[in-house]
Amino acid sequence: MSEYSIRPARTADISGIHALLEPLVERRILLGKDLAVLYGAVQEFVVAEADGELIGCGALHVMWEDLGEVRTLLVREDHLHHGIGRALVEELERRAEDLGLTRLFCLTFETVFFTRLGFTPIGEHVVAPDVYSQLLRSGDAGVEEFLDLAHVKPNTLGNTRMLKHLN
Ligand SMILES: CC(=O)SCCNC(=O)CCNC(=O)[C@H](O)C(C)(C)COP(=O)(O)OP(=O)(O)OC[C@H]1O[C@@H](n2cnc3c(N)ncnc32)[C@H](O)[C@@H]1OP(=O)(O)O
Repeated sequence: MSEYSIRPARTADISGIHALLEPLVERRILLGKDLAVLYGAVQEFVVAEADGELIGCGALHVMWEDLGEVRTLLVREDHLHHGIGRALVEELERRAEDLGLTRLFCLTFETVFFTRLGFTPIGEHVVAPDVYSQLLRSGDAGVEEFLDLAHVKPNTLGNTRMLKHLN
């Protein structure tokens, strides 16, 4: 496999991220994101690049003072199982630690992958009731999935809620 690098996303990467995301959205593995939402979240993203092509991406979304979410993580099919997913998550963890976060959430079908990275399955309540009620106002689809609201449950069927405590 050719060398790859992990770097912060730039606006010119967004249409490529959108294209990588599309087949996974169709298979209901990842949540669909409009281009306008992706451009607005560009600073959340890191990308993996090889030979000038995008081969993966992942994002860190801050939810609360101590809590963030790994989201929109994917590696292009022809580059799977070469450690790129791990490298993307490790970079997002570094960002999380720099921001002062101590807990990282994810909602995923890829439980083996996330378990190897130190995430463990969790129950429903990982924030205090007052934080829960304030998060209800976020208007963010991913946060609504985190809160397990009834209207997003069809999107999250079969996914596992996982959490990692950062050092
Ligand atoms: C929070 C979210 O965004 S959830 C959505 C997660 N993304 C998806 O489901 C999209 C589809 N899946 C993917 O794009 C990829 O499978 C990813 C991103 C989950 C993993 O990417 P990869 O680059 O293949 O992972 P990577 O090669 O870094 O694997 C890391 C480790 O997990 C292991 N692993 C990866 N996938 C699997 C698997 N399906 N079964 C068992 N072990 C696995 C690897 O052997 C490796 O172990 P090691 O580091 O101890 O050697």
